[in-house]
Amino acid sequence: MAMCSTQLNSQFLSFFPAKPRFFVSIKATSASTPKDDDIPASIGFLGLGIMGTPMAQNLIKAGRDVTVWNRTKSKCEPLISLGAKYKSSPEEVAASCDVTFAMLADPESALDVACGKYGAAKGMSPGKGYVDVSTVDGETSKLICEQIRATGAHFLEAPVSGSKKPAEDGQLIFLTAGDEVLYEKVASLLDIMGKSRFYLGEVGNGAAMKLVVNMVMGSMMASFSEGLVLSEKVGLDPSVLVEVISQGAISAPMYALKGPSMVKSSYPTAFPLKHQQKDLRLALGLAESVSQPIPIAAATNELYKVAKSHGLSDQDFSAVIEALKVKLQQ
Ligand SMILES: NC(=O)C1=CN([C@@H]2O[C@H](COP(=O)(O)OP(=O)(O)OC[C@H]3O[C@@H](n4cnc5c(N)ncnc54)[C@H](OP(=O)(O)O)[C@@H]3O)[C@@H](O)[C@H]2O)C=CC1
Ligand SMILES: O=CC(=O)O
Repeated sequence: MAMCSTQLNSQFLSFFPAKPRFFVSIKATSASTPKDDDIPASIGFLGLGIMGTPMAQNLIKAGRDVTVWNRTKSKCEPLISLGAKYKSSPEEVAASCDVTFAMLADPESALDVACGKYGAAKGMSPGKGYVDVSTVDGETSKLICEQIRATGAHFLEAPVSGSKKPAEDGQLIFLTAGDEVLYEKVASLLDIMGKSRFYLGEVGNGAAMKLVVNMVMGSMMASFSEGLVLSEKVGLDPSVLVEVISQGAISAPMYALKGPSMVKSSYPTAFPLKHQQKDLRLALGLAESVSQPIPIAAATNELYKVAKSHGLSDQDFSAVIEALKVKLQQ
């Protein structure tokens, strides 16, 4: 039903009209877009890596008042050139902004930037909001939420589906959960950075949705990689396999996008392999928490670990194919 409604391109979809538990909004909604007065005037952005940089850039280009911080300060320079302000700690950013976004590498860095010594929580107070768009596990998200809410501020987890190019194009998919009042308040900002946003209820649900999606993505990429190396080993042209797959029922934008460069053993980084392995590891933890077997994801995780051990952590996650080539040579 949800998909049908989305395909009908409703402006605002509520699956449980009487008592909404989760809903999806497509860009440029009217029903959930706050009045101008409610839109945060000043926005903080912590974490300017592959994703954070274009996301913050889009906010600046849309005319928003943005203050940035990044552990490696040099990555702030291009944004400062575009008009961003700079503060020297997450605490100072949070103290000077109405709403602060964070796009960090993993649970450890997300926790440290939010709750560490000069962390964002120290700068939070009633009326402010913290939106964590990093991919972390639900437990980490709940810990951050507790610390933020303890200051009287609101918290929203909002991991994103979509990679470097969707981030540049403002086409991300936000998987949000937490304080609905904050979700409403930042809706227009999410719409600058993304093409759709899901509100999924309690903190942990956004993280869980993101981990499930990336578990599927990691396995799809591993399976595709096996297909490419096997086709070549039996004398087929892997480029033709990419074309055959693109025309059939298992076609996927990801295969069409990554396939041609994988055939050339080229892996320009959009989604670092180390982050895909982190997401598989976290998905395994999620499955463990409810005693759900996910054997394909478990095997896939091992393959990404092999790829990491071969120095491919910072390559694109499609470089996982190299782990299969290494095995074949042994
Ligand atoms: N790339 C992608 O396609 C997508 C990524 N994601 C998720 O988004 C998040 C960010 O990804 P991405 O931008 O690609 O990652 P990057 O590795 O490019 O950037 C990571 C960011 O985290 C910061 N960071 C890392 N460790 C610490 C620390 N200990 N303390 C403070 N800051 C730290 C880095 O700072 P510094 O510059 O100093 O290293 C950098 O700003 C990850 O959770 C990832 O899984 C989600 C969707 C797509
Ligand atoms: O997390 C990665 C993505 O492409 O989404």
